[in-house]
Amino acid sequence: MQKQIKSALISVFYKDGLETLVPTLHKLGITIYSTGGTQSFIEKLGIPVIPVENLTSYPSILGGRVKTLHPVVFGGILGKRNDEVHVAEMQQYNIPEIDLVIVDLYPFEETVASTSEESAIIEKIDIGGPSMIRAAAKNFSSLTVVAAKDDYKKLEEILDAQNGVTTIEQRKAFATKAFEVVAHYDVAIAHYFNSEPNNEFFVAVSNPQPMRYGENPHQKAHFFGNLKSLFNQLNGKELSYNNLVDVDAAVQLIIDFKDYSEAVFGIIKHTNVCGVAARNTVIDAWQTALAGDPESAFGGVLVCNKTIDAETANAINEIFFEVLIAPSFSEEALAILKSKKNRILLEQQIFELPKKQYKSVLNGVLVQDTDTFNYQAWKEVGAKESTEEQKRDLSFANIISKHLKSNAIAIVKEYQLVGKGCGQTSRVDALRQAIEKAKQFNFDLNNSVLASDAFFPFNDCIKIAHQAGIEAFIQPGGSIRDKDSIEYAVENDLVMVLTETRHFKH
Ligand SMILES: NC(=O)c1ncn([C@@H]2O[C@H](COP(=O)(O)O)[C@@H](O)[C@H]2O)c1NC=O
Repeated sequence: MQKQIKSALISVFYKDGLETLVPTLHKLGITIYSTGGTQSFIEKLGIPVIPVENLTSYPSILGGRVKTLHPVVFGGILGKRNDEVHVAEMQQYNIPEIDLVIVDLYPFEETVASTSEESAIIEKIDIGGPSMIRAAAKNFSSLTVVAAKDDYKKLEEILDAQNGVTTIEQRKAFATKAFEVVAHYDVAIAHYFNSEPNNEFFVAVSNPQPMRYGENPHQKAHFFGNLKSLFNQLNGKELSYNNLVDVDAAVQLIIDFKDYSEAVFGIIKHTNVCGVAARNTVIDAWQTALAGDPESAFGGVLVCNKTIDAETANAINEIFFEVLIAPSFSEEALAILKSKKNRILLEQQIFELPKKQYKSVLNGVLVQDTDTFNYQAWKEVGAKESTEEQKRDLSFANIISKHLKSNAIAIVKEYQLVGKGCGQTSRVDALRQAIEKAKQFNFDLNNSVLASDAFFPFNDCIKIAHQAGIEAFIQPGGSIRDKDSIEYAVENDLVMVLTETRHFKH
């Protein structure tokens, strides 16, 4: 729905930017209403402007605390243009339609930063401005709202290009921004009144759930989120902070295997994968994943992409674990697993990861796109092309390396994680750890494959791995010394795949 702008109400704290915007409005024949200071500024530009007092029949009172807060102003903003009753009432009370609202709020945050005088800060809590912004944004089907100076240019371009007309999509986009502006403004005010560190976060996100404690018993903790939409909890105690962190890692892992027709079982400890296997049956996948590192699995978080059956439930029942996540459980399996009342059983209902990931650092929050894909290239640069079996294991290992803390190395043989090194400060150490792990459980590394979450800076890793029996490698590449590792692979009849996709996890 297109709307021709015929009238505008402008009330801005900082006047700069109006010198180009207001002439554009005037050129388009738009009637301009304005509050005191803004009105003087516009008059100085030589452009006709009607004082808002002419609409309200009141002067600005109480030191400016009340100037636009009046039914004629809010009626002109909120009245529905396509509602007969609204239109009739607007006529009855002489309320003019306002088609455009431009507001720049009192600079609350700037004032807090520049003074500690409470009365000065309180005066900079804008009341009329946010009210007009909210009202205009609510009625975006009829009018346009500009709630930030950095949007003047955008408005000017639209009005110029469309001869004073705005589309519903454009008005909705301005309204979206307007609600964000007032939300941010109110969060800043709430934070000022309760200056606990990170209080902004608490007021900005709804429904904080207190947890028993954080990573350790002496740390208080909250969870902001809605688990009910992700899981159906079938058994067990309330999820702890550490449980949630590991459940997150487990779900991220299993979602990466969503294209696998085989049963995949993963075992997570402290966010790292310590066992994972793909097999034709769920019981086989479980037993093979566990065999990869039976020692670390104790107290872990387990995840599977298939229904848990009774046979698997009986096998799992033999070990101590914290959480088991699966898309479904057979009735018999559930009865077996519920034998321990604290054991957490989650029926998974989330099969796509959220698009963004958040992490707190210092006094801020980092936001990044979720690492949703596994590799963007598959370049065979070794002595020979990988066989079908190697391709299968290489891509399996590549996914696992993505779910280990950097520096990470995953060694896989026949769809089973047989050795992993993670969280190491050097890649060689991660590799040594992975080989040691494999030896600890007597895996023969001949014909195994290796994935590295980031490039090999030197050819030392490939040499050590080759000596241990590993014959195929997958890594992103991108080191200035890539050729050293590639040359070694070529000279020693090894397979090497470059993915051009790094998977750091810090
Ligand atoms: N109280 C009111 O009715 C009211 N209406 C608009 N304002 C604010 O007054 C400022 C503009 O005032 P002036 O045009 O007088 O400089 C804007 O920042 C606007 O957000 C108000 N001020 C505070 O709430």
